[in-house]
Amino acid sequence: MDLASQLRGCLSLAVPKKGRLHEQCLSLLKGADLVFRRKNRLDIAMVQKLPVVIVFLPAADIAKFVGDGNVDMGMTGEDMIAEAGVDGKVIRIAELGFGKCKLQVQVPQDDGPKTVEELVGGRIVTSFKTLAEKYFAEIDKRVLTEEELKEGKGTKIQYVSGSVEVACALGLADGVVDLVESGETMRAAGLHAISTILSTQAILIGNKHPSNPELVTKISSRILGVVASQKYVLLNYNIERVHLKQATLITPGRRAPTISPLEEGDWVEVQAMVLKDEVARKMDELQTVGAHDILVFNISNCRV
Ligand SMILES: Nc1ncnc2c1ncn2[C@@H]1O[C@H](COP(=O)(O)OP(=O)(O)OP(=O)(O)O)[C@@H](O)[C@H]1O
Ligand SMILES: O=P(O)(O)OC[C@H]1O[C@H](OP(=O)(O)OP(=O)(O)O)[C@H](O)[C@@H]1O
Ligand SMILES: [Mg+2]
Repeated sequence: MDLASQLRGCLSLAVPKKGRLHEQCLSLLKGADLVFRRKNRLDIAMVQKLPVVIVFLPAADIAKFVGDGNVDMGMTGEDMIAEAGVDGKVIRIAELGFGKCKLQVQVPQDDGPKTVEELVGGRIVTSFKTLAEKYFAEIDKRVLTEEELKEGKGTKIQYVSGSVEVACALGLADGVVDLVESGETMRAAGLHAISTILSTQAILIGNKHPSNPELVTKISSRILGVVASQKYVLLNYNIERVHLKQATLITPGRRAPTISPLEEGDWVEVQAMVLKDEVARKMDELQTVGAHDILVFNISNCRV
């Protein structure tokens, strides 16, 4: 059977073919048991046991493809959705908890402008042309007269596809608009941020009119389960019943904690899901209210 016939009737799910989100998206697919074999050089792979096809695309194209209905579902950055202008055309199914960074206006650290208003009329280089144009259009409107705007004295935005941060050093720009996570790239180029346009993370999106809505629900809940299992741990502890009320205020669980009586005296065992980020603090608090034998378990998968 040729590739086109194989794909007919399949639900399509796009993931970034390279870059910062690639590995973590693949690990989500693995956790959701969406197993596939990708042939060398082919950007399409059939999932085993389900009528689903994985499509490998540049992160920047995924938002547009899902918005236009060429692909049913996709994983990409929220920044890409905003840049593609498809917010209203896609369903935001779930935040994925990785790919967290900010889109910021950056200028030379030593002699650069101190505010974005000082950049008005200057040259900006970016890979986010639409967002940068929208952002500076508003500032231009505030700072310049209508006459000046008509004379073309507004801020000029130039597109480059990567290595944005070198533009100032090369004398091509007075400032850049680029993503910042640790700030290492920005500092290495002698830049610092003077404003944040948006905060972003990876997100699972869907088209509003998918080819197979039941399958979208199934795939979404599998992926949501993996995301939740990465976000939470299971906390287990023993406590005397007299202290139970205080303890369950600390660990209320997602719905409610599971409480089982112990053979010994008036003790109970409590089990509750806790956010990974909060587990150390919760353990400290539990100890102070009299909990013992506090154990933490990783969750390998779940449905919430
Ligand atoms: N430093 C970072 N930290 C966290 N997330 C990031 C970072 N850089 C980019 N991202 C996220 O990943 C998405 C894709 O960016 P990425 O740079 O991986 O793509 P690319 O530029 O197409 O790939 P490459 O940089 O390999 O050419 C961005 O839209 C953003 O959501
Ligand atoms: O704040 P940091 O942790 O340094 O991360 C920010 C950098 O990460 C991305 O670049 P990427 O590695 O994708 O390279 P690119 O600029 O060539 O796309 C982004 O464009 C920044 O340059
Ligand atoms: Mg990049």
